Amino acid sequence: MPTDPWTPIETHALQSLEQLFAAGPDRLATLSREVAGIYFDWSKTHLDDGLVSAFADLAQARGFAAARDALFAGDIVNVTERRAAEHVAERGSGNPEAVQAAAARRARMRGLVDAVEAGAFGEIDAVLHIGIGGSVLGPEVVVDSLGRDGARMDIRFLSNIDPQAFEDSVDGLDPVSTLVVAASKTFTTAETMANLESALAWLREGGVDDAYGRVVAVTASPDAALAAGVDESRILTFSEGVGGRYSLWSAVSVSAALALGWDRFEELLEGAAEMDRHFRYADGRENVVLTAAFADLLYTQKLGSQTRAVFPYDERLRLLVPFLQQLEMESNGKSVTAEGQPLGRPSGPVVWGGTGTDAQHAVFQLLHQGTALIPVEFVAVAESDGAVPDQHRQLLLNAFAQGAALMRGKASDDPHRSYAGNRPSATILLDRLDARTLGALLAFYEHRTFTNAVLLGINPFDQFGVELGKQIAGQLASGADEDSFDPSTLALIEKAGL
Ligand SMILES: O=P(O)(O)OC[C@H]1O[C@](O)(CO)[C@@H](O)[C@@H]1O
Repeated sequence: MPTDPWTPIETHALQSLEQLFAAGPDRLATLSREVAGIYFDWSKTHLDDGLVSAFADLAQARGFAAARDALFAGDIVNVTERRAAEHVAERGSGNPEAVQAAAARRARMRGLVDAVEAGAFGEIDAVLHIGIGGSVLGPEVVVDSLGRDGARMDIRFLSNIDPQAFEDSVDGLDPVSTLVVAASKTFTTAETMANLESALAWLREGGVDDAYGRVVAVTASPDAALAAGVDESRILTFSEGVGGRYSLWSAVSVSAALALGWDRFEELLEGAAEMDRHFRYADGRENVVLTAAFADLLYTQKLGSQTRAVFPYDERLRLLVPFLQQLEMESNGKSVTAEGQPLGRPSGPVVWGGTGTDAQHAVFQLLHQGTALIPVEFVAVAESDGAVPDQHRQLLLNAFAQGAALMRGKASDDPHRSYAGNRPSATILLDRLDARTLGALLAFYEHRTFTNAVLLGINPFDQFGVELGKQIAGQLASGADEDSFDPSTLALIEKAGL
């Protein structure tokens, strides 16, 4: 056996998708699975038996099973920050102590949701959720996906420091009946603090005398929230071990719980826990997370794909792509291993995408005939939301047609009208879109990100790469060391009149 577990993968001769289907009548059965109300089909990728075995050997060589055990045991897996990664405990999986602590925090969260519903803050009909990155993208995708039917409140999300974003977010809201949720793991993030100040001013101008009394803080740094003026009784906490982009299972989703009701929030957690059990216990070939990660690495590592495109064919899932962008790119966009050695191979890909069918009329030309090999992922929901069933049927058929067209291609004497085909795609089909299936779907993506990281040797739980830009913004704002900046940056500051 070669000493480098990548060698068998790199030297493996690939067959075309057409050949793979022709040669393996059980291909669909081996590369598709139903888990937690979601059908995963990876058969239109170039994975074959030999590759799956080679990737399984790589997983063994990289200590994947032990790494997965360590994640669920609450061991230190975020080695650079010397922390566990406790997001699975938020949905009741893994380390009993962490699960218990998360349950106690969740009980406080529920108390607050009940208090709001019981009128402890007056007549509240709207929530302004302030946060950025992981402190907003999770609850936002949940509310946008599930909140169309019977949302109990008008939930607005505000992240950007652009004052226009603030104006837009409060447009039409009455300060007197609005609750402000300020979510920030650190409670120091510049955008969130600035927007909180604007929200406080807006509340006061709108006749709310005790503006702070309307603010709920969600944070892993309660002292910082206290120092910012929020009363302890309205501070909900989550553990330092829950990374921002993995935090939607915690009190960060208090706005989602207010919008959807407590039961649906619990169902979201249960769906995620079901995916946790699958990821943790399903055998190698049965494990949809491993299959997905193997295909990811096939394209990024062996075939040089620098991007992966994700297309939800469902308007309700339109915010899935930005959520995945943070989850995957902040986790696996690294050039060094967890031990600080050069990675020596491509890291996680750029994740991009859009909503089908819109995207078909905008970016699919490149997917069908461009020169880059881009694995495509379709995410769709079988059950129609009921409105116009025939349009829903057409929506799904379009998604499936795109996968077939990418794979099949079409020969033509006219090169402009010729499609090479043999282009990979994966399809994720939810039985229906509800809190359970959404929880399972998002947990699937978390575990897939983790699995990619383990197989590459990356620590997916830190994000030092975002710090430098913040520091420089601070330096520019204070005018410190201005002379040390390059002429381009200085000219831009002058041009903008700053
Ligand atoms: O929750 P916080 O501390 O406000 O951070 C918000 C986001 O900013 C980041 O730290 C990146 O700058 C993300 O990792 C995080 O989700």
